[in-house]
Amino acid sequence: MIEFKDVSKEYPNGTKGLKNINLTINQGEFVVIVGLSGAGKSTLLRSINRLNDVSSGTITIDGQNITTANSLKLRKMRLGIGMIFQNFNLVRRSTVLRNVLSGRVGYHSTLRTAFGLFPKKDVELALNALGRVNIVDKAYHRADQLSGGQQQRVSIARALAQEPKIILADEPVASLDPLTTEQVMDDLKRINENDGITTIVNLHFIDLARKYATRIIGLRQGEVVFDGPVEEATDEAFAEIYGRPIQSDELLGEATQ
Ligand SMILES: Nc1ncnc2c1ncn2[C@@H]1O[C@H](COP(=O)(O)OP(=O)(O)OP(=O)(O)O)[C@@H](O)[C@H]1O
Repeated sequence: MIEFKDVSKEYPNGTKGLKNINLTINQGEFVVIVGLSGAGKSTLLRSINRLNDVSSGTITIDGQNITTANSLKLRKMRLGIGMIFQNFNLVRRSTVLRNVLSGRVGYHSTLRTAFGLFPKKDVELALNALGRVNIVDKAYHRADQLSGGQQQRVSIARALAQEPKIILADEPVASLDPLTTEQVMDDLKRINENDGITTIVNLHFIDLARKYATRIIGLRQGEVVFDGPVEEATDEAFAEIYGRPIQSDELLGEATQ
C-alpha cells in the first residue's frame, strides 16, 4: 500500500508542483494519472520512488516512510519499485539481455555486476522476463537495433527482473505509434493482473486511461481534482479535470484515424 499524507512539493524557483496530496493506493491497483501538461503528474509519480524529494508531508510504502529513508534504506525500498520512462532509458549499445540484467544490479555487490557477473538464476529470470513481453528472441541483439515499442518492452522486462511490488510508468507510450501503444499497455495490464504488481501510469490519452485503468486520478495545478473508478471518469469529469472540454487530440482513437 502506498500512502500520501499531506504531501506538497515546491521547486526551488517557487513553482508548486504538488499541493497537499492525500492518497491511498492499494496493492494490485492499476491507477492512471491524468491532467494537463504541468498539472504535476510526473512530480507525483517521481515522488513515490523519491526521484523527486517532496517539500513536506510523508509517503509510506507498506508502512515504511520513503520520504525520510537514509540512503541504504532508500536503495532497499527502490528495489521494490520498477520505473518505466517515456524515452526507455536503455543502454543503447548494450545487449537487450544486459539491459534487463541491470534490473538485478541492486541485489548484488557493485564489483560483481561491474564485471557482468550475474548468477545463472538472474540470467534465467531476465530471459523469463523477456519471454513475458514476447521479445526473448531479441535477447542478444543490441538495444538500439530494436523498434521503439520493442525497446519499451525491454524496459518493462528490466522492471520485471527487479521483482518489484510497484511499477511506475511516466508517459510510457508518448513516443510510440498507436498500435505499439496498445501492445505496451496490454503488457503492463497483463503483468498487473497476473502478478498483482501495483501499477501507476501517467497518460495523456483519455481513451487509453479509460481502457486500462481500474482507478483514475485527475490532477490540476498540483491538486487531486478527481479520484474514482473508471466508470465515473465521464467526459464531464475529464472536462472538470482539464478545466475545459476534451479536445480531439487527447483521444488516441482520433490519432489513429
Ligand atoms: N525541476 C523543476 N523546476 C521547476 N519547476 C518544475 C520542475 N519540474 C517541474 N516543474 C513545474 O512543476 C509543475 C508540475 O510539473 P510536472 O512535470 O510534474 O507536470 P506534468 O503533469 O507531468 O506535465 P507534463 O505532462 O508536461 O510532463 C509544472 O508547473 C512544471 O513547470
